Amino acid sequence: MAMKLWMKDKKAEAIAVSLIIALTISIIVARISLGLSKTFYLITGANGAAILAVIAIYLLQNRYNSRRRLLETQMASVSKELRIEYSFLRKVAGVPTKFRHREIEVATDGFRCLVGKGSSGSVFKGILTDGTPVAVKRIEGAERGEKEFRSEVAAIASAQHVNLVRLLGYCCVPTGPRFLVYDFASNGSLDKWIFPRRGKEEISSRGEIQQIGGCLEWSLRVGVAIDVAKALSYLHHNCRSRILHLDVKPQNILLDENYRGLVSDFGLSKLMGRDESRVMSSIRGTNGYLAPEWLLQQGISEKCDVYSYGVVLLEIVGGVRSVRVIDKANRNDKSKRESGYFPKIASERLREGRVMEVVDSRVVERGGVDEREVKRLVCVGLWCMQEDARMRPSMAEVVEMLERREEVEEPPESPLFVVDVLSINEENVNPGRGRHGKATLPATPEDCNDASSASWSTLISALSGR
Ligand SMILES: Nc1ncnc2c1ncn2[C@@H]1O[C@H](COP(=O)(O)OP(=O)(O)OP(=O)(O)O)[C@@H](O)[C@H]1O
Repeated sequence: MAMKLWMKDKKAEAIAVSLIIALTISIIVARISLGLSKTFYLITGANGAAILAVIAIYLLQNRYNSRRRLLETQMASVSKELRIEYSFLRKVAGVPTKFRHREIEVATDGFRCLVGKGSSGSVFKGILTDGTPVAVKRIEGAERGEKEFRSEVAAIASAQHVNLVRLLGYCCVPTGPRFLVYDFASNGSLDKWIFPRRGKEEISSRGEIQQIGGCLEWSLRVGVAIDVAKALSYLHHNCRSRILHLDVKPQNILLDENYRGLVSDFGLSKLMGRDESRVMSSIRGTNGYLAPEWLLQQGISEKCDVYSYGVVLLEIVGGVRSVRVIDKANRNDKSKRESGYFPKIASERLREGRVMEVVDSRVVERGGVDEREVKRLVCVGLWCMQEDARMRPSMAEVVEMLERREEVEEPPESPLFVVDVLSINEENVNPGRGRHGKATLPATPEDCNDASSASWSTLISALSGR
């Protein structure tokens, strides 16, 4: 730009000089051909005025240009400073970068390597130009995609923790899908390491879903449980606004190259003011991990994450999924609904003094499982799953208990789980809402009015698996 201005200046200068020379020559020619006549004086006067005007315009233009040049140099140095500051901030505070679609395509080699699929889109492996391995999540579906995209960026931008997956950047294509770019967790998600594999993984047309997984050994399971507890404790207690994750499950816990747990997927997360005790939210999340108060639409709080964490903790210990599919015919059969519900079995074995029976048999075979540690984990899991949200510990307390800084008592015997969750003590769940204490939902949908019927069927269908 400065160069352009300089060129312009030179051109103007040449024009001005040529004009002055032409005018001077015309005065000389007039003097020779007209002598000291009246016409000569007229021409000389006019030319003299023109020369003065050219000089004045040239000087003014020059002054204007030099001021402009000064401003432009100042602006260039300010924008350079800003660029340096921005790139510094990005490194320090982890501000996500805005990628161009072309960069995403190059990084993923045209979306060649699919590593996973969720309900909102697909995840591909990629490598940035500086060699950083990344996971690129392509969010599909206009409205939901936009919502999920915003929640994710808002939550992650305000949270930085070693046990949270790092959002490196994003990319928005007008009227197209959105992309989120994360650090790549080389060992994939926890579900592949605690649950026995269920048949073949899906193969994509161009690449393959990586066949990562196996049976995670006991000490690493305990480590991951603590990592996740720390990440949730940070979200709940150490951020400016409380961040509720609201979709804690093994698929959303990733493992890095050292099998450290990283909480991911903030697509359903919600920010909650420090002065709020609960907020209303429509039921989303994943069946089997949803707290009863959320299923009954009585408002949610960070204790919903604590509940989901309890379910995950028991799954980590047992290598068994908590959610079961109950067919329609058996929906109202109490014994069928109760049988095989893993948290219920874990609770019974704990009380019978047979807690080691709860542990994943593949892990027990390898040895190195400490019974006291198993008991600690099962007790913490059951405390987190207490029906009454107020009975659940905070995630900060969970960390204390798991790291053995706080003693863990056996949780109170509770008939809850699956069926008994239908009978909620309203006073406990929503203090001050009624004097009667128990607001019991009807035993069957036939017995109930419209409002409770809705809650009943929501609950039953949610408890029965997707
Ligand atoms: N940063 C990452 N590094 C490595 N693998 C990842 C990463 N993020 C996601 N994945 C893989 O992609 C899978 C799909 O992730 P995604 O978050 O889209 O869906 P989900 O959590 O499984 O399901 P949903 O979105 O329905 O809750 C994960 O289960 C995991 O195996």
